[in-house]
Amino acid sequence: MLPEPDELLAAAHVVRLPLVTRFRGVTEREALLLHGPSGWGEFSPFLEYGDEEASAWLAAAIEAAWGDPIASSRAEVPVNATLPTVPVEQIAAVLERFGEVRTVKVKVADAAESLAHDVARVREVRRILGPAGRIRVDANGGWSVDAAERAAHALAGFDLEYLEQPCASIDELAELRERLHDWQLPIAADESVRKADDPLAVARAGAADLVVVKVQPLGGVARALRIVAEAGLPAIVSSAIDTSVGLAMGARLAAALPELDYDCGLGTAALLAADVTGEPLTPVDGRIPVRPVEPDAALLRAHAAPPERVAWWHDRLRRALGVLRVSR
Ligand SMILES: O=C(O)CCC(=O)c1ccccc1C(=O)O
Ligand SMILES: [Mg+2]
Repeated sequence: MLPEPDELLAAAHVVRLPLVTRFRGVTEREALLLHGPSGWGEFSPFLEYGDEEASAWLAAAIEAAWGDPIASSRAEVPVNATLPTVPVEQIAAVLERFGEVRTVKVKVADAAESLAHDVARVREVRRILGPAGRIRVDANGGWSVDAAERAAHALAGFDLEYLEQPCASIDELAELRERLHDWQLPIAADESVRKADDPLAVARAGAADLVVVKVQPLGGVARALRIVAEAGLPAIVSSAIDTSVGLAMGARLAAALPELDYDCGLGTAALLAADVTGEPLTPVDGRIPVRPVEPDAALLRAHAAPPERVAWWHDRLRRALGVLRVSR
């Protein structure tokens, strides 16, 4: 049962939070937070996403705020630090915000950057983490198969944990996976899961070794759990520069998974210069707790989005709810 639009809008708070560094081309993150009988939920699809895609994110927020509790088998979950495309000299300072972590995800393949810069960033992260640290890179589909193969060679000395979405399409991932077969460099699918019409297609095609799962784009914790079970591959739980409300949704998924062999991309509260709670889910000793997050009224007010942005998010929520109503 979906709540009525007016019930959702009456429970909605739209915030705009500053980021510590530019990420995906933006320096601020907007989110609509919903308060329902089961707690708080976050609806924060990226601004350029259409209503169809945004509707899955809304389903996840409604599940969190109106849905049934989800069985949990962990009190805390291990997280990685996420390194945006910053100059090498800034890496140590950005990573310090995450505290002691054993795993870092390095964003690579930015169209405005060179492979040499990506290699220099990974080298600096390896220097900081030492040999026991784990490093994964995320290309967000930015490489061709040849470029990804070149990058894999250039990064071969850094003992990478996996390549996340090195190429955009499932066919390219499959081709790259074949070329890297003797290398033991696993490929993780992210966009091929969360932006695909069929999130299981990449697993069925044998085009990835791992799946990245995110609660909002996959339409909620329950659906994400089903996708992981059906994919039959180890999963990495991640997020989308969420507020601590959204990160708590991710932690709930991570806590409910039968296996959790990889550190989760849920440490990104460290990239927010402000959050909606005085007790944000910032990593401590490489972990975040699995617990409900209640925004502070004063912080919701202090970071309230401008009125025209509130109106924009309310319209977007109505349209996304309309999509959910016809699809269910
Ligand atoms: O997984 C992480 O470490 C953090 C989340 C992250 O990288 C991300 C954040 C916003 C948008 C896309 C992505 C991504 O994984 O591609
Ligand atoms: Mg990714």
